[in-house]
Amino acid sequence: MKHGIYYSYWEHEWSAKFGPYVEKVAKLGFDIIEVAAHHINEYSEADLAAIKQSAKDNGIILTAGIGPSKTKNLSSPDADVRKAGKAFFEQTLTNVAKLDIKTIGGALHSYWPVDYSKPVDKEGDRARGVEGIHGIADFANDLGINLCIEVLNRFENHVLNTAAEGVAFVTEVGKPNVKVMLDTFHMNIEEDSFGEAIRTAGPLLGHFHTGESNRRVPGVGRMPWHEIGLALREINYTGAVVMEPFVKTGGTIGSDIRVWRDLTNGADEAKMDEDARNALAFSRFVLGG
Ligand SMILES: O=C(CO)[C@@H](O)[C@H](O)[C@H](O)CO
Ligand SMILES: [Mn+2]
Repeated sequence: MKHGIYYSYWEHEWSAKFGPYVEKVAKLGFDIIEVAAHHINEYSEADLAAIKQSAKDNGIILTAGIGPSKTKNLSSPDADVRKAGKAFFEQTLTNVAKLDIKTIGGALHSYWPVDYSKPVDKEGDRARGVEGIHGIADFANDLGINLCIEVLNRFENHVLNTAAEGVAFVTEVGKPNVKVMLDTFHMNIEEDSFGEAIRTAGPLLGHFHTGESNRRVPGVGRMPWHEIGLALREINYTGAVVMEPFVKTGGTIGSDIRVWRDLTNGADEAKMDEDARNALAFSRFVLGG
């Protein structure tokens, strides 16, 4: 098991440059940095090459996260949007591969966060989502990338809210590089049992996000970490465990994640780093790796 952190912990915008964080997370002792793929198509070849080299020099693996915008939604009822989504993913995956990234996770099958001022067509969106993911899976596979479909809570997405729904979706897609992704923050809202949800995903679990129920770093709240760690060991999970803390107000990240109060307790960057380091030690101990 390898442990990582989403660099957006320190940032306010998904567009924030992630290059400088490679060395920072290495110094904190992480194995992985997760980067936002939303704006990767704006990086130059030279930028990507430099980040790849920096990852190599620092012994860091990169993974990618993405919440596709409404205009790139693979499950849209509008065929032009689905087409734009496919083109966007092909370009994004091509650039992601330049960083040797083997895992991209998020609401790849839909868009995020969902606009609930419009009527919801869960069945239709799900069917188009299966088709959309099926349509980009081989492209990703040729680049050596796994597509990890994130199960989200009801307030952020309607298509997949439970591990069982994630498994049914991924099974229907039926491609070896399309996997289920779970996140303890979302599970805490939707699942009857953390252990059971992880066992339900079993060998299909491709990526795992962690955070407390208020999205603070693992180890400071009331998440049942021992139960989660036992279940991950039971299914012999050897993939990435990426903590995804969101604690700062402001910017697009603050508003997309609905952070309306300072969850850092006024921490400066040094204290934020220390919190991350402590959360990593806690995660290695309780979850393994
Ligand atoms: O859990 C979430 C959102 O609540 C994320 O994984 C998100 O989809 C991604 O971070 C967007 O970049
Ligand atoms: Mn997540």
